[in-house]
Amino acid sequence: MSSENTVIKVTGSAPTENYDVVVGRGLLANLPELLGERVKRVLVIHPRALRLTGDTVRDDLEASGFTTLTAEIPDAEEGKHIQVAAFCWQVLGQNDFTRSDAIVAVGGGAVTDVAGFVAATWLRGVRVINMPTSLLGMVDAAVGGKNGINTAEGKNLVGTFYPPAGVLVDLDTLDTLPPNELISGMAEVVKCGFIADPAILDLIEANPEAIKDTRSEVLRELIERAITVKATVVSQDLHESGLRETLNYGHTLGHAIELVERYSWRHGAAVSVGMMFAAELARSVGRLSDADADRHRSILEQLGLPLTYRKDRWQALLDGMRRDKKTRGDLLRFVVLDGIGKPGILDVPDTSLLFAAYQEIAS
Ligand SMILES: NC(=O)c1ccc[n+]([C@@H]2O[C@H](COP(=O)([O-])OP(=O)(O)OC[C@H]3O[C@@H](n4cnc5c(N)ncnc54)[C@H](O)[C@@H]3O)[C@@H](O)[C@H]2O)c1
Ligand SMILES: O=C(O)C(=O)C[C@@H](O)[C@H](O)[C@H](O)COP(=O)(O)O
Ligand SMILES: [Zn+2]
Repeated sequence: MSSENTVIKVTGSAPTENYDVVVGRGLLANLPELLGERVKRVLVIHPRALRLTGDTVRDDLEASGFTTLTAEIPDAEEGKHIQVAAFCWQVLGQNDFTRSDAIVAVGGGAVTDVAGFVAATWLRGVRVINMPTSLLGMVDAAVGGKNGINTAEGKNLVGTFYPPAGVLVDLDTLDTLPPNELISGMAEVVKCGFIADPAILDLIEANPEAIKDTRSEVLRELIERAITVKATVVSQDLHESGLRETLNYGHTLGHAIELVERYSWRHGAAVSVGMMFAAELARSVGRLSDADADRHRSILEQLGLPLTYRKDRWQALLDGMRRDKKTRGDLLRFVVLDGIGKPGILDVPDTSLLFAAYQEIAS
């Protein structure tokens, strides 16, 4: 097993857009150095469900001479709420948190999303360091500077682009991750395979057991490859003016499913059905071959991810999809593939095309 750390760089046009994603084990020890001498106080944000990990981070920081505050927030999607952000702002305000202090986010993608939003908005920007503890957080949410909270109307409708000062991907934290969360994270790994790095798909197909072993080198390689895909994309297009839209593969329908299911579905599960839908859509307009579309089914099925969704929810899904950020006026827009590793956009003025593709995955 590799004891070396891997460093993946994210770059941008401003100094604050350059940071490292460090992948390795026992990385907690790197946190004080990453924060630097300028930082005096640190707010650690973590969900109640990860109190133990949050406490370890806080104790370590205290031992290194930092003054710490803690904001323990509701778990998972319940944490991505304006009231949770307001609670964090209150903690920061009552403790005279200044621009020379920092936030550390410890947890899954929901935590890094809300903590990033708090960091971007408090005093119009304080440093945030992400310590993702879920597979999905490691390969996707903690990297790239997109943050967000949900509103009653939909997922991630409020948020900013605000890069973290650094990301520490400590693979040891995966040891306690429930299997269904690991599988959910694999959906975003597969997404990276479909849009940019076909070697990811080959690795998954060749190693059906090793990918479920959190200590395997295969899983580590998948994590590093997926982070590299994300880092490469956001380094070129932080603000999603074009290329970054490709990271939204499977998300137009996926987010609508999450909303309709009131966030009882895992994000990766919803994205899995969304990718199936996007593949059927691309196949129906002649952009994706039968073989590449069928490969979606076989890989997602192999991972135990869902492939279908309820026939009777079409209208609710369409309403949800209209609020997608890629929509322009009445025009729905989808990320589709012209082949594996070749993403593009499909503008859909006529929803009958969508309905026909949906019939292929409706159950
Ligand atoms: N900003 C982005 O670029 C981006 C990218 C992808 C996803 N997201 C967002 O991320 C969220 C999904 O992230 P997620 O799948 O990590 O969900 P999550 O944050 O809800 O975490 C899933 C569950 O796993 C638990 N958990 C996390 N780490 C654990 C560990 N090491 N041991 C035991 N339990 C652990 C959490 O407490 C939670 O119950 C969604 O809200 C999605 O919209 C954001
Ligand atoms: O980083 C991005 O850009 C992505 O689209 C990554 C997605 O996996 C992620 O779920 C993201 O939060 C979706 O963004 P949204 O703006 O469509 O909500
Ligand atoms: Zn996602």
